[in-house]
Amino acid sequence: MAAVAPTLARRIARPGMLPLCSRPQAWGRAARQSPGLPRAPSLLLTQRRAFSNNKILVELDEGSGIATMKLKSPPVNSLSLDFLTEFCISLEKLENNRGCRGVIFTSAIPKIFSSGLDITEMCRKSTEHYAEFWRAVQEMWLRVYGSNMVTVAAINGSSPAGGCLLALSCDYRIMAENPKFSIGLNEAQLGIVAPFWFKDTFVNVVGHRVAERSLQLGCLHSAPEALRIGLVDELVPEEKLQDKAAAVIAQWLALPDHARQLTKSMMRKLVLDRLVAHREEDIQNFISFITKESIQKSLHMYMEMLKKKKG
Ligand SMILES: CC/C=C\C/C=C\CCCC/C=C/C(=O)SCCNC(=O)CCNC(=O)[C@H](O)C(C)(C)COP(=O)(O)OP(=O)(O)OC[C@H]1O[C@@H](n2cnc3c(N)ncnc32)[C@H](O)[C@@H]1OP(=O)(O)O
Repeated sequence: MAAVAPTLARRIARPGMLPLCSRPQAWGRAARQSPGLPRAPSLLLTQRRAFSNNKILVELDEGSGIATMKLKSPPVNSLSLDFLTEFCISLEKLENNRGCRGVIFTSAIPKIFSSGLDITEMCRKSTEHYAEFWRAVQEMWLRVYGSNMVTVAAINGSSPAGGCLLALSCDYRIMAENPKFSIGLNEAQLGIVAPFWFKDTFVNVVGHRVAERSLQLGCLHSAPEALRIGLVDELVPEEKLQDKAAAVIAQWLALPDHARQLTKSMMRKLVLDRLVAHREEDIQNFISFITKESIQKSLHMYMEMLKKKKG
């Protein structure tokens, strides 16, 4: 982890300090640059700027204003505390860059978009650690779901639980049309429960009935099924995924920013405000839940099952 990251991890975690997400985001923030005419990003002769940390590669095409955040944390892009901290730092840099108007989230790891929350962060750790970890999970969601930028998930691999949440938090989801790739909020299969803001985000995408059934059964949906239930917006061949994502963002950016941003804020505000108002309570709920012996046993058995499947 880069030297700066532990400090930022503490900054996200320390209850006395302003969390990163206390800055106004999709609600109450000035509009970004005027969009001008829609332009195909690939036709532009523009400069690309790249920066990276240990776990995320970021490339910004300054002509189109579209950035790509590539998740690169082998073996499976699990969302550890370090990963989440670096993710939020990278996203904040883009949010603060007025030239950046859209972000594509994708993976640099073949066949895996993200394996979700890092289960080891939830096993036999201290209360302080659980609080820090859960605050970082909240921060990721608040930042992505509340972003003023156009966000597209280019899902080039499997994406269970927290990985699915990241995709669900975007404005649009495009998945590689490989039936072996799956996506869903499978928490129930681990013997744990998706918190209310995971559930709300899911309901807002697929509707109540589909979400209820899928959550109760802890379903992981194959790519074609994910399209059928509206969990993803379209499937494309894997080699076309990045171009398609850039084309979709360009289309969304053709609209006046203020109108799109205010509409996004109107659609998402209730759900965002609910977590912002109950953030500390949500952390305490997480701690009470995760420290139960029965839950620790379930997680342990699940990790053992993953290992057995391998060997
Ligand atoms: C009332 C309620 C109140 C409050 C709420 C309270 C609490 C709970 C909320 C918690 C919400 C949780 C959200 C989550 O995201 S939980 C994580 C769910 N993720 C999964 O189920 C995915 C598990 N992994 C897989 O299915 C496969 O690994 C995957 C991603 C399909 C890749 O398969 P493959 O390529 O074959 O790779 P391996 O399985 O061999 O894995 C390689 C290596 O990685 C380890 N690993 C995989 N996933 C995770 C993970 N999520 N966290 C940590 N480690 C992971 C795996 O064990 C292997 O390790 P090894 O050491 O054996 O190499």
